[in-house]
Amino acid sequence: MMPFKELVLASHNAGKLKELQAMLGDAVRVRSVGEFSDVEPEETGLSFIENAILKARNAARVSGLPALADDSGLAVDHLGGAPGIYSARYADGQGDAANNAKLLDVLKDVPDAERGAQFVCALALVRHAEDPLPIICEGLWHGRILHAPRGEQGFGYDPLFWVPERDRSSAELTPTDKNQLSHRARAMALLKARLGI
Ligand SMILES: O=P(O)(O)OP(=O)(O)OP(=O)(O)OC[C@H]1O[C@@H](n2cnc3c(O)ncnc32)[C@H](O)[C@@H]1O
Ligand SMILES: [Mg+2]
Repeated sequence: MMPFKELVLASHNAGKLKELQAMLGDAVRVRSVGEFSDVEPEETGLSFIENAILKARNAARVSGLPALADDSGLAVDHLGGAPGIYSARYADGQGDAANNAKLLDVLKDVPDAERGAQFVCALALVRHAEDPLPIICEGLWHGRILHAPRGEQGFGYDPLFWVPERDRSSAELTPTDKNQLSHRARAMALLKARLGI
């Protein structure tokens, strides 16, 4: 059974919020941290998990509600796991299009066989801002980086992420399909099982 009726989602990313909301369904009343504060906490952790906890604590503090945060990113094999936790800031904060352009440029001479990558998602749930035992769930999604963007759905690096099990880019998947396959979907399935919802 869900241990609480209301939950704040600790993300300022509209794409993520939409996906998390769809995955949670009506198990719980969901609010967004943007209703309480526009200030985004600095993501100073060295891991997805630390950053997810940091964002969840911040959202719980400003809202007074239990909070769920998602820290995610793209880990490219050829780049030793970069951009990883720095995925959102890869092109120095210039946004998704610049991040994607930089990634394509960095990988321009890298052959298909060496373009393996995974999306990573860490979810952190805190019951209150000082919760000493956050619930952490992780998910990975394996794929390959394309040579040019494909598709209009999703957000972020989706147009560059080839999904072998569907023979399409992540941005060519329907939202329903992405929400069953993705790193976020896998982490959320674990979280739901953990919460018994
Ligand atoms: O921190 P919040 O406020 O949640 O929003 P954010 O966009 O800054 O989120 P992160 O710090 O977790 O950075 C995630 C990065 O990884 C990318 N990313 C994460 N999940 C993705 C997905 O499902 N599809 C495409 N890109 C994704 C996203 O575009 C960002 O560049
Ligand atoms: Mg962020």
